[in-house]
Amino acid sequence: MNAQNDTPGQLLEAMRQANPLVQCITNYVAMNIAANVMLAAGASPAMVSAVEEAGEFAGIAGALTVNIGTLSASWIAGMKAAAAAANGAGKPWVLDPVAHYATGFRRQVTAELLGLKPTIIRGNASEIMALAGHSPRGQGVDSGDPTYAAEGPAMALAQQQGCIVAVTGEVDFVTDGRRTVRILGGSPVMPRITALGCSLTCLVGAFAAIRPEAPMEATVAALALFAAAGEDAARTANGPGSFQPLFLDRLASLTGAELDAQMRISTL
Ligand SMILES: Nc1ncnc2c1ncn2[C@@H]1O[C@H](COP(=O)(O)OP(=O)(O)O)[C@@H](O)[C@H]1O
Ligand SMILES: Cc1ncsc1CCOP(=O)(O)O
Ligand SMILES: [Mg+2]
Repeated sequence: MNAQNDTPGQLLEAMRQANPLVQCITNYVAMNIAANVMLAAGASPAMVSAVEEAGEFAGIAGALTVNIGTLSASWIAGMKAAAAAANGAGKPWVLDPVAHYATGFRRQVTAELLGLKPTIIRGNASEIMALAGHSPRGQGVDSGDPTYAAEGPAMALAQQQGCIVAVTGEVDFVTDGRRTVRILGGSPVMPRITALGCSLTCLVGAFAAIRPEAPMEATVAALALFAAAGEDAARTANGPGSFQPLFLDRLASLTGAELDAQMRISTL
């Protein structure tokens, strides 16, 4: 099968079939919801971050995701060991640079992680703009910029890093520096639930694990699944609280055919 020709729905079915093991080094806020998102969608998450085992585990897992949300000194060595081991084993790895522009500590660690050449970077618009050298209007972990403002910076960052860049928000945008895709869907309630972006980063890892040769298509499939499940869950949710279980249920119940029929993706 040619991964470039697979639809997001076909990739969803293939991901569920493979049930890929994904090493998720994510923050304390995200760990529980991210693991539940992964299990609901059909992947197998493992939150393994200690330096004593992170590199070894990256050799076992199909993909690695690294998120700097609740960064402290003890996390950094594990992140670097895992990223280096993933590179050495030819496994894709995804960077989520949460609030990287907020402090000098985060900026420094993010620069070091970028040096380890992530396969995919996924962030909100403010995070991607700041990574590309633009001034963000976000605060802390929350974006204050629209996706369209981050499209040019995302393309420049993808070219500079030689990787896939995904910007999420009201509209999602994915680029390899040359090709670009926009994904519509989701719900305005999604940024009002903590760590959904972090969870999406882990899910990008699940799709990348089954299509390491096609990380752009893998990223689009993960974002399309979130967009469709989020849109559906929001239809009956009464707010952020009731949205969460409905969203997990829809991540689990959406079929590949339903995803392909519902998704709104435009290739520019
Ligand atoms: N206003 C919005 N309308 C629809 N979907 C949204 C909106 N804001 C965020 N999302 C969705 O929420 C998910 C998390 O993205 P985002 O909030 O940008 O990440 P982060 O939590 O890292 O800031 C993505 O699937 C994104 O498409
Ligand atoms: C609230 C918070 N604080 C540190 S990490 C984190 C979670 C951020 O999650 P997301 O980037 O998905 O909004
Ligand atoms: Mg985030």
